Amino acid sequence: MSIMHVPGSKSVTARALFLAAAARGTTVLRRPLVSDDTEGFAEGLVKLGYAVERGPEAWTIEGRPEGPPVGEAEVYCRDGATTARFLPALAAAGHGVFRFDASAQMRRRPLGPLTGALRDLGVDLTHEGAEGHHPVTVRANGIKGGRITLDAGLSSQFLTALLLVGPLTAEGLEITVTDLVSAPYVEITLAMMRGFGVEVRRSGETFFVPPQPYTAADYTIEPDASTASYPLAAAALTGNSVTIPGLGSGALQGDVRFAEVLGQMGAEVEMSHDAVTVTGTGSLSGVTVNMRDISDTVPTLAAIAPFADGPVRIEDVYNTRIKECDRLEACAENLRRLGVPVTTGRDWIEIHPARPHAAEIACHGDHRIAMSFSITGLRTPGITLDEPGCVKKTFPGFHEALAGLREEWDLR
Ligand SMILES: O=C(O)C1=C[C@@H](OP(=O)(O)O)[C@@H](O)[C@H](O)C1
Ligand SMILES: C=C(OP(=O)(O)O)C(=O)O
Repeated sequence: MSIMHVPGSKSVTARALFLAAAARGTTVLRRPLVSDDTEGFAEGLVKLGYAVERGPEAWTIEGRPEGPPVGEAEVYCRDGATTARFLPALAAAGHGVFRFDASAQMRRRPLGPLTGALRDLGVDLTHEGAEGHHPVTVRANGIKGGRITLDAGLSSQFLTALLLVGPLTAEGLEITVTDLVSAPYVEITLAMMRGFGVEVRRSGETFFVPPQPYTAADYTIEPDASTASYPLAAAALTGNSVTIPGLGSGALQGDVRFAEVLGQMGAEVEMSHDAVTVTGTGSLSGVTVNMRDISDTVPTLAAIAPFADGPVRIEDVYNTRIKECDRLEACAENLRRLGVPVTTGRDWIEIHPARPHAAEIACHGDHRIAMSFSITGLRTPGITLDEPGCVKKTFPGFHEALAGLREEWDLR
């Protein structure tokens, strides 16, 4: 049995950085994720004038409830959607002119529902190029607050950004959501806001966010559940066993439920409050699964699907088409390169049993495509990645960690 310590959660680290910056006092973040996304987030805060110290064990942030300390800044958000969506909301609560830009990949991803909601709240905001996309300039003069309606059907991050900034507004926010994907991420947001001293009231689809200061915290980041999907899938695929300490039924992240999908396919799953173990049983069965709540793990499942004894159908995941790349197309393209029969529709993919052969994987600059198809490589000699370095977005040490498992499990 192997034990794998996976790096900290990207989603929890990003929220913790926002909350720390917005809080009164000094926050200490223990075991933060150190990766391109979270370093980009921290650097964004530094550009906005916050004091962020990144030590080897912990990050320390001086909070400022009035918004960014500087009156002018240019922030480059890299590929990180949490950075690109949460920081403009934080900036809007301050006073000054703040320009945000992002990578070509992130510029393509939508921002419009969030910037539209901020405009509805009176924020002066201009898109430089295409409406509803980066780059964007916020001429901030505080947010009065009020009542808004939000479509979070393309991304829950729009709602998270507004929830996080709500307590910094003069009168609070009342947000009614008309559609919502990735709902467990909103639960992470609400739980973490509570951890920093703010309670959001919810009635059906409406969230009431009080105008109330956040309090600094000493906060330990849990391991990343989406990252954990790779070793868990690897164990299920190769008939081995792996335990992920620090992630179990008590986790904040919904993606921990990916283990249950492996369980439905025939792997043995043991979950305690703070650990999960998956043991492969030598075979995987086909499954039809709705992954709307846990869509970052769609590529992981797609990449092991050919080895199941029946079709694997993944449903209700339109928004995977607007992630780092169009993930349904990228999965389909790469499965076909491996000789696997696959069909896709607007919001689903169906993968048929096959014996994959060697091929080069087109990563499309997407860490999850790179990591997922590396797992396929445990059972398929000769799989290579055209861009192995893109794993740095969330797990810079991925390839070394996988090599460690290969060795422990004696896989060639
Ligand atoms: O809020 C978050 O931290 C995230 C929310 C999800 O995005 P969507 O809500 O856009 O699906 C998820 O895919 C992303 O990796 C992280
Ligand atoms: C979609 C992802 O990232 P983000 O939206 O935070 O850029 C991801 O990590 O799979």
